[in-house]
Amino acid sequence: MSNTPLSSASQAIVFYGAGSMAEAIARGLIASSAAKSEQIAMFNRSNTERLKQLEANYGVVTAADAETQNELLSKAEIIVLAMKPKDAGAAIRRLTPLIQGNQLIVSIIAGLSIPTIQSLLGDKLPVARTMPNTSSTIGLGATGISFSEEVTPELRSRTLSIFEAVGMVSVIPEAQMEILTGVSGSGPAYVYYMMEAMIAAGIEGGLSPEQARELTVQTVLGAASMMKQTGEKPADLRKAITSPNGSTQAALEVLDQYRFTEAVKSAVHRSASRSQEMGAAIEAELA
Ligand SMILES: NC(=O)C1=CN([C@@H]2O[C@H](COP(=O)(O)OP(=O)(O)OC[C@H]3O[C@@H](n4cnc5c(N)ncnc54)[C@H](OP(=O)(O)O)[C@@H]3O)[C@@H](O)[C@H]2O)C=CC1
Ligand SMILES: O=C(O)[C@@H]1CCC=N1
Repeated sequence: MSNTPLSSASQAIVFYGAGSMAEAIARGLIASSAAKSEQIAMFNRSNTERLKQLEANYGVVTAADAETQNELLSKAEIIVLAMKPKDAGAAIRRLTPLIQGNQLIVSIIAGLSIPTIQSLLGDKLPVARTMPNTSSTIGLGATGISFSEEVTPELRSRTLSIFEAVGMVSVIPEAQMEILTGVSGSGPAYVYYMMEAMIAAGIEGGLSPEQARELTVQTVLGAASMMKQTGEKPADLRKAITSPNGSTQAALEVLDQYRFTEAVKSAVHRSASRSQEMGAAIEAELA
């Protein structure tokens, strides 16, 4: 692992958890020059091979031993909580004695609330609760952020610059974080699910797998770009495709028979309520 002397290179941003979201954000930070690789540190629980890979690919600092990890956490300016909700309780317990009182805690953990973080790590600690999505990997993420009142304007703009490096950001009240999770945190999965079905139907109808994939990708990319570039309502764009008594109308009637709108809306709301449940489980574990 990295031999960077910590006393001379206090890492500005420490990712506590080195999984796919931590990698996506770190990569975006480096690519956009929002942070230098030597200002970014990350570690995980046990996967040292992955740490070596992250170091080789991005030049970030990593740490495999507990002592160095603790030193990284206590010296960090910004600590990003980037483990799965089921692992958050144990990780936060370990972090509690390492908090110096002036670090910014940035959580990307679904459901974990600002009051829960503050009750464990310090009532007056600045906290940013965020919900990014996987499209951050290619700089097209959508991230919701809520700040605790202790976050200074300078720390706010630091946090914004982290997530703006990987896409667009929406600052929202914390009460809206669950529904944002349902819309944009989980959202890419619903789109992929629909794409899987479109590709399967295309193949059933005789397209090659490559053709079906390419046509589906271009269709979703084009539809999203049309909406973004024209600023038109999706309903109007849909109506422009739907010729009276044509094939699109026939297709949409089938979707209506399967209660498409109700299914998607219920899915978004279920993601939101599941996020709340995961937050409550972390809170119960730490109580
Ligand atoms: N994936 C997504 O679409 C999104 C995920 N999120 C949130 O991001 C968080 C991370 O998700 P994701 O990146 O997908 O998860 P991953 O499973 O890819 O990564 C989790 C990381 O956390 C590490 N970890 C777990 N426990 C500890 C611990 N005690 N100490 C140090 N490291 C630990 C794991 O290490 P090891 O491998 O060694 O166990 C691993 O590196 C989740 O809370 C999720 O809710 C938010 C938005 C979107
Ligand atoms: O499924 C999850 O719990 C996380 C949160 C949003 C996307 N992935």
